[in-house]
Amino acid sequence: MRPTDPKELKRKKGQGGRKDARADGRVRTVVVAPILDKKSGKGARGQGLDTPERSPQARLEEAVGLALAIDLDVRESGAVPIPQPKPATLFGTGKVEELAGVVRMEDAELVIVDHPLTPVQQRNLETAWNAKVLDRTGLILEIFGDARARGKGALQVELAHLVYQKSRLVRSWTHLERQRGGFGFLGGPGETQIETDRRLLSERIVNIRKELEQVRRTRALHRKSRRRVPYPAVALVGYTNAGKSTLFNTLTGAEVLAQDILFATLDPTIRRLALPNGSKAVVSDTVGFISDLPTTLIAAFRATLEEVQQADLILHVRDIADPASASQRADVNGVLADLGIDTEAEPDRLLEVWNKADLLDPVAREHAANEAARHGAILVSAVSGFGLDLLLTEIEGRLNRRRQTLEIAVQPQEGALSNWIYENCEVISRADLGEGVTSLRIRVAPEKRDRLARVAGAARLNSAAE
Ligand SMILES: Nc1nc2c(ncn2[C@@H]2O[C@H](COP(=O)(O)OP(=O)(O)OP(=O)(O)O)[C@@H](O)[C@H]2O)c(=O)[nH]1
Repeated sequence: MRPTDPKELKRKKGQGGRKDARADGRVRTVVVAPILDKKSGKGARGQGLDTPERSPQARLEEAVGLALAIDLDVRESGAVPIPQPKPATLFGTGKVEELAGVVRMEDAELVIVDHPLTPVQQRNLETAWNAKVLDRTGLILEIFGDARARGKGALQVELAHLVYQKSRLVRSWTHLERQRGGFGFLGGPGETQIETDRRLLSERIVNIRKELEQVRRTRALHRKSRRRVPYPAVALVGYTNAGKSTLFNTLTGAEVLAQDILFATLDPTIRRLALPNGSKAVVSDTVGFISDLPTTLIAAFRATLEEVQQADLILHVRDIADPASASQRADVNGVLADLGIDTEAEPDRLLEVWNKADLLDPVAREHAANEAARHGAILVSAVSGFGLDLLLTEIEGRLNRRRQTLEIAVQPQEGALSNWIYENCEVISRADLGEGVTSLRIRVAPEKRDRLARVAGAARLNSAAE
């Protein structure tokens, strides 16, 4: 799906249609990746992430890939060097005019500038190009908006979107708003509406913040109760478009946490996962990561990402068929580091899942399988099902590696002990030994084992085979 060569892409997109034809209803778009001269002191890097430098070409490809991911019709794309950023328009006057020509020629409705723009710059460029302009943050919000429609972090996305929109309500709206409705960049108020809209936005922002606080509290409560039902937690993370949701759905089927209706409704991205040898886990899907994720957006997604911080096992889903897979990996690890998760220090807690194996040719797939084995990763295809058995076995193995299987005989008068065990350990099986005595085979985490030894007496705990 992602282009490897924007020129190639441009050719493909350009084929077979007149410029003014918009039969498929997709938005004609030009993508510009400004390359700032680092000596100017304002590099093109975003805030918040310590990621390795990408080449201008790679940056452009990524921006085009993101535009395609939200189904824009990318007509033209290019990297544009900027020796000296201009406060009013970012680009110099000559460049602004040159790009206006490109926009006109392609009859583009939207220009994506893969760089942060001030509201003033955005407005001036919109006037100069007579097209809608979306900057890096705006583009990321559209991607998240897309994820939002699929139930990921809905409130957080809306909040981030509104805050961004509010800061940009000064612009002169082009004819496009009047033609199209909707939540995204092509939806918005008319000029006379600005004051009303600003007030409505502020109200909605306040309300969402309240709702989010409530969701957060509920999540925290549910995490607590989930910990009492002692299923280990698995979190899926990965670059946007890596295939997290597809894998999530394939792995879990439609198995929603039924006994947890409220939570399941509030957050459809947490489900139960049945593992091959009978153990169970809960698995959560998260919003995709993107390079140069502005720190404000990271903050907006904290509630979702808390699931990741609490997880016993983090599955890092990678699109192994994407040429940018390695730099995406570095970006994701950067976000994990921002969340305080040290991937080097806790190798057991992180498992890389190399997805989209079906897109590789047989030779590349064999090579990837060898590399995966060498790096302790699992090669899969969420679509074809390739490698999923192995993945589930590995998940179970990793989760159980830390946990010990024990047997304990519980006397009839030990109701409190029995309750504690059911609340804190996974009971694999039970056998009636007669006279009210029950033998429990349990799986217990190291931190719970010490407590159990104290409560029950260490001598009564017998190690058991899996
Ligand atoms: N060929 C192939 N396509 C896949 C595979 N897994 C996912 N996809 C496709 O990749 C695209 C992105 O998949 P998603 O599951 O939405 O990706 P995601 O990581 O959840 O994306 P975000 O929500 O943006 O973070 C979809 O078009 C999927 O159909 C796979 O194993 N093989």
